[in-house]
Amino acid sequence: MENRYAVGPEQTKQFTTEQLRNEFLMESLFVSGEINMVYSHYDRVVVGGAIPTGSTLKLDAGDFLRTDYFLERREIGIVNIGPKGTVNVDGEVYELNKRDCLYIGLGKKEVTFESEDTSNPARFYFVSALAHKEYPTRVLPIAEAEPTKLGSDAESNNRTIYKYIHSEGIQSCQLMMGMTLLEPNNMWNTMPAHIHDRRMEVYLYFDMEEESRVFHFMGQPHETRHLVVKNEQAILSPPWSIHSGVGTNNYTFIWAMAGENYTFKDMDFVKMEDLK
Ligand SMILES: O=C[C@H](O)[C@@H](O)CC(=O)C(=O)O
Ligand SMILES: [Zn+2]
Repeated sequence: MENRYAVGPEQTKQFTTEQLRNEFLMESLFVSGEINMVYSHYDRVVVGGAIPTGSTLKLDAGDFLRTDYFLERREIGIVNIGPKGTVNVDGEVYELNKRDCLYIGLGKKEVTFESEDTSNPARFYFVSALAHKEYPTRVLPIAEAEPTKLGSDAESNNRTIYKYIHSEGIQSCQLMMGMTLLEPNNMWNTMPAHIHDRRMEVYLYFDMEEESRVFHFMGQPHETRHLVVKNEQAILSPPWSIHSGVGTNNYTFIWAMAGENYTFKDMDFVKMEDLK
C-alpha cells in the first residue's frame, strides 16, 4: 500500500512535472500476479489493481489500515477490465466478465480475486471508501448499467456514461462508480469541464494501445496542468480540480467518487472563459 497525502491548490501550482506525477498519477496499479494499492488522504479512498496469474490474490488490510480486515470500516467497488474472473466474498463466488461491476458492502471479511484462465488473466480495478453501514453485495453487468449519452461528434466528445454505483443503481454509503465509453473518433472526455468541491474523483484510463497517451487536465480552472497518461494508469482528482482529458487514440475510463454528498449531478461547470 502506497500512501499519498492530500495536497492543496496553492502547493500544487509550484510543482514540477515529476512532483505532479508523484502526487496525482498512479502509474503501476496493474502488475501481473500482484495486487497493488494506493491510499489517498482525499476522502481516504483506496485505489487498486489486481491481476491474478497463479493462485488467488487476497484483499488484505495488512498493517496499513490497522483494522482486522480490509472491509471492517469500508465498502468497495470492483470492475473487471480484462478477461473473465471471479471474486470470492466470504465463500460466495461472483463472476465478472469484462466491464462488469461488483459492489461489496461493509463488514465482509474475506475477499479474493481469481482468473478463469491464468494465462489470460482477469484485471480487477477497485476503489474503496469509508462506510457507515452495510449495503447488499451485488453484481451489475455492464449491459444492465444505466447509460447516459453526452457530447457530440462536432465537439469530439460523443460518449456514453454508464453508472454502476449511484443513487438509482447499486446502493452504497458514499462510493459512486461508473464507466465512460467514447464513440470511435471522439477523443475528449468531460469537456466542458466541471468541479465538485464536495467530492474527490478517481479516473482510470484503459483499453488503450501501448503507444497511445491521454493528456489529462487537472488543477483549478484558472491554473491548469496536465498529466500524460498511459494505458491502465489512474489519476487522483482532488475536489478543487477539473478532470478532463484528450487522447491520441480512442480510450475508455472508469470514474469513481467519494465525499460529502451522493448527488451525481452536483457539478459546477466551468465557463470556457474561466479556463486558463
Ligand atoms: O463527476 C462526474 C465524472 O467526472 C464523470 O461522470 C464525467 C464523465 O464521465 C464524462 O463527462 O465523460
Ligand atoms: Zn467529476
